[in-house]
Amino acid sequence: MPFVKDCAYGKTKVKFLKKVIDPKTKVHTVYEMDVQTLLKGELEESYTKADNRCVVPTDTQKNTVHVFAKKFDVSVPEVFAAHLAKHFVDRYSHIHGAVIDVSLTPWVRLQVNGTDHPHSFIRNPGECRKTHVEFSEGSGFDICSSVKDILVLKSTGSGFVDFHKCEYTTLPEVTDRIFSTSIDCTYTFAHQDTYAAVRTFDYNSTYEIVKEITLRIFALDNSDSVQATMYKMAVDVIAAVPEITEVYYALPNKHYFEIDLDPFEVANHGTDCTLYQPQAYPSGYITCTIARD
Ligand SMILES: O=c1[nH]c(=O)c2[nH]c(=O)[nH]c2[nH]1
Repeated sequence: MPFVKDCAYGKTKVKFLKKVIDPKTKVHTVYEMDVQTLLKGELEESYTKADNRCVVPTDTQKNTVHVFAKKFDVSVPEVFAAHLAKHFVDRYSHIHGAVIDVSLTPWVRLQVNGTDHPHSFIRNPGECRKTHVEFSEGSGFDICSSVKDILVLKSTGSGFVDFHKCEYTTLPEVTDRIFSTSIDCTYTFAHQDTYAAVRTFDYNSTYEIVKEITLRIFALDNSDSVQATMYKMAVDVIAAVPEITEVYYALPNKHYFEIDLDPFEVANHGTDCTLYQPQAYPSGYITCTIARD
């Protein structure tokens, strides 16, 4: 007889924008979020017996996100997600776990005539902050967060030589190449037993630290490969934030190849190369998970 091995259900793409006004300065801050809720627990009979009595409707979950967003602080996505997860487990006796994902839309304060504008913002398309929070009854919180979608390019300081060669190898060795990638970094925090412990941690500073390290190493490293550069990024992140237990990077290698101008007797190879063809596809795709030992 088939059985329900695993199940979870919830609402996806629950969106809101919250405006917060500083009471003294009247300066506005906006938080636009996209939330997904998933509940786990004694839910099998809603699948096997069409018994809906255990089903907290996904519509109720959506309303809960909106009411919590209105009533509580949303400035730290990890804490907001942990609060929601704990609520669902505490409120419904047959719900024993909750998984909350939050994506933050990066609205950056607009500068007008060199000064911060109090209520105008510009969307930074090159950045997405996400968090994934799992809460299990009697166990606690497992949180990982991400810096994603930051597109970067360096026009020197990158090479790729001494790689494995076989009968299918055509790639030339290069000591100077374009290195372009879209940053996808996910960092995992040590397990937290209580919501009180989650609330005390500075997740916003951690996000800035991980982003700064990633971009600094990208710029400064004399890259021998995407693999070697991403390892240096991860090692520095683990050294900088003791609460992080592991770091995952996924970096596409967005290729730019030399354009052959030999037919026109124009030198554009090796050290003469200044004109490159952007490659839409394929990309290399290099990943690693580096853990604290
Ligand atoms: O940094 C790189 N890593 C690779 O694994 C690889 N493979 C490739 O063709 N070019 C590159 N570059």
